[in-house]
Amino acid sequence: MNPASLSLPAPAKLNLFLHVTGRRADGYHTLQTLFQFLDIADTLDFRVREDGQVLLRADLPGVSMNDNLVTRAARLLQQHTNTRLGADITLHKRLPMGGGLGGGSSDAATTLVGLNHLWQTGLNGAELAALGLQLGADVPVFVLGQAAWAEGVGEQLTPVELDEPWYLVLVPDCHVSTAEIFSDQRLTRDTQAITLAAFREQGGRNDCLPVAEERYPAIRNALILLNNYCEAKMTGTGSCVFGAFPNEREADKVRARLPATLQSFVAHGCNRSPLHQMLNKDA
Ligand SMILES: C[C@@](CO)(OP(=O)(O)O)[C@H](O)COP(=O)(O)OP(=O)(O)OC[C@H]1O[C@@H](n2ccc(N)nc2=O)[C@H](O)[C@@H]1O
Ligand SMILES: Nc1ncnc2c1ncn2[C@@H]1O[C@H](COP(=O)(O)OP(=O)(O)O)[C@@H](O)[C@H]1O
Repeated sequence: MNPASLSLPAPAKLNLFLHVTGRRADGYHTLQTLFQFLDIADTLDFRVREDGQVLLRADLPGVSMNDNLVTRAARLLQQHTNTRLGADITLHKRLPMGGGLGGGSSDAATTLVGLNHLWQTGLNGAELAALGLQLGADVPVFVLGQAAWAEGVGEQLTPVELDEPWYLVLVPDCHVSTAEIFSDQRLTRDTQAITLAAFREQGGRNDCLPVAEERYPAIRNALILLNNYCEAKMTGTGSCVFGAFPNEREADKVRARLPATLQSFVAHGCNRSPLHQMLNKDA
């Protein structure tokens, strides 16, 4: 029998590099990026309601229930499938907001995947990803649940197998809005497209970094600090800065040397999203 309730993770992502290759007529930027998941996540609890209402309990400063990507994802799935069911949803937020870790997009993806299961609405992964794209460019990769090479605005996804290092992630004390970075005049938008093979050989950079560190000294300081120990990178449009380590111990050792005032965490990189790991375990 189908369950009436579910509790599922909404993990973070990292952009291991991010090239901006152009701008479309609708203003969205074309990108090349590599997504990998982290084993740190928000948690979402879902319970089916028979009366069709979608009610969210979440404590997010500055985000109303109706604006929350969780509510918007649930209502979008409802409309698309004409289901008469609703849900009580509780969001336990752990991922920093505006940090380039994709928490909001991941919450939306977990809602689409979780409610599609609970409501038995029967959409396949491609249909859920297409719905998710209406909510944000990052949602499809969380629906897919596999580390991926991404093009287009992030929705053309090719699954990849990558090393799974441990990451030390610094969380500078600033909130970066994606739109603000993409609308900055100084952003370079003409990086030549590369292949995955070329990236594996030469690596890549984050084209949003010069703009983000110019606007936010806290990001620049975090990069300078982490560069003392490893190659420091920035995820997405910022603010979080990360470095890779061969094991948890090495990452923890560096973390212990950071100033106590700087928020940070250590997490394991994973090619399979913790959401999909959990769903497959229960299958
Ligand atoms: C840049 C990336 C890389 O992973 O990450 P974040 O740093 O936001 O996590 C994403 O593509 C972000 O995806 P997401 O956070 O879902 O962005 P959206 O809500 O779709 O877009 C917010 C705004 O950013 C701009 N935008 C976004 C994506 C894109 N490819 N080109 C853009 O120009 C648009 O102005 C858009 O209105
Ligand atoms: N469930 C949600 N979690 C986080 N942010 C959300 C959520 N719903 C809406 N938002 C809005 O989306 C913005 C971007 O959030 P987030 O995904 O955490 O950052 P980023 O795009 O940098 O990874 C937030 O500042 C907030 O205004």
